[in-house]
Amino acid sequence: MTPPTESFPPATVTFPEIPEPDQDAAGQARARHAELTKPPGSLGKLEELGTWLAARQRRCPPRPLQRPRVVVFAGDHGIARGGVSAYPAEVTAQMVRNFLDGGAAVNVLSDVAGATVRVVDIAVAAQTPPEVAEFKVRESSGSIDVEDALTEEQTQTALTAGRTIADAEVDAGADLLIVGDMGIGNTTPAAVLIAALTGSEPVAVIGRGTGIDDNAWMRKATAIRDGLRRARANSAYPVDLLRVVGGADFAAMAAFLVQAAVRQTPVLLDGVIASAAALVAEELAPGARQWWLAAHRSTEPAQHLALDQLQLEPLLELDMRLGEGTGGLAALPLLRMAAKVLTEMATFEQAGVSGQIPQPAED
Ligand SMILES: O=C(O)c1ccc[n+]([C@@H]2O[C@H](COP(=O)([O-])O)[C@@H](O)[C@H]2O)c1
Ligand SMILES: Cc1cc2nc[nH]c2cc1C
Repeated sequence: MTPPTESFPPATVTFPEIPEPDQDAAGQARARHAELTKPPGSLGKLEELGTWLAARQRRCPPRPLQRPRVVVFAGDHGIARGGVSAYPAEVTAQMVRNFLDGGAAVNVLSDVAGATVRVVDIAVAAQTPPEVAEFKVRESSGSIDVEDALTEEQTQTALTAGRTIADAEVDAGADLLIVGDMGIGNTTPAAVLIAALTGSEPVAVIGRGTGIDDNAWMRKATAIRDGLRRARANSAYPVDLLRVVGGADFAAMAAFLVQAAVRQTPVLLDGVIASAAALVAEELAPGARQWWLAAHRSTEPAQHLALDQLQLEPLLELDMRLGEGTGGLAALPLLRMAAKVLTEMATFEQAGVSGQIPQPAED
């Protein structure tokens, strides 16, 4: 086993300060909700969502979402060769082809939810079409139980890729971003990153991923234990954690998430992989989490730990565990509804509907 190479002083990437969402716009949204033709609070979390969006858009009512965009970060992981997944590693590249051909779940759900999809090969083992390979860092990240996932240079390249992709999407008009992933074996590094950052034990973070049997579960538990051992020497520095036990896709996703926050663009997080990247991203740029929503509760236990630490409550619980950004897409219609409530519902005054009966003052 190659010991983790500690970089000292630690490699640092710096991000600008994260802007605060607009509390005035949030206050206006709350006041407007109180005037709309419904008992106060009766739309429950939809009201909170509308207020959340108004604060991120810095306006009330919020604009309808015009260009929600899913970015699927595809990457292979050496650990997949150790039998920790129910599927062979070739599926990553095969699914990239399927995304491009429009046949994957992310394509179907994005069509219904009104989003477009971009696929980026960050570290797929096989060759992919040139239109998705612009940001390829390497062919597969290293096997994190025995070696570093990346070199320092590759880590920086992947971080820069994530930042550049977020900038390009926002510059092209994206007003909501959804982080998706594709990578056979990637629930193993996700679990290790989350365990390292939440101080959890392997047994608390291991999940069934693509649907592994008990033998694969044993191998995955060993891989997570070994990865975590290597991580613990590095967990003080989030960039080193990405390098030692993450991978190019996780580094790119983390930087993408930070840069989305820097660019004041709201994000819907998908499942355990996006949540692991988010946990690292919040370490890189504290406060970035204010720009993210947890779309759904995945069946992976590690995701619950990550979301708890990020203080993000998932919007949906649909027993989904696919990745690709599909959980984010399932939640997108809720965000659209929440915005439209604030723009289109009539007030009590406009509709001529009587408000609450004033209660007699108690003495
Ligand atoms: O999003 C999730 O929470 C999620 C949970 C389990 C599996 N996945 C997807 O399944 C693949 C990883 O699973 P595994 O078993 O190969 O580690 C990867 O392509 C993920 O997108 C995704
Ligand atoms: C077929 C398949 C599709 C996926 N999409 C995201 N992860 C996946 C894993 C598999 C195995």
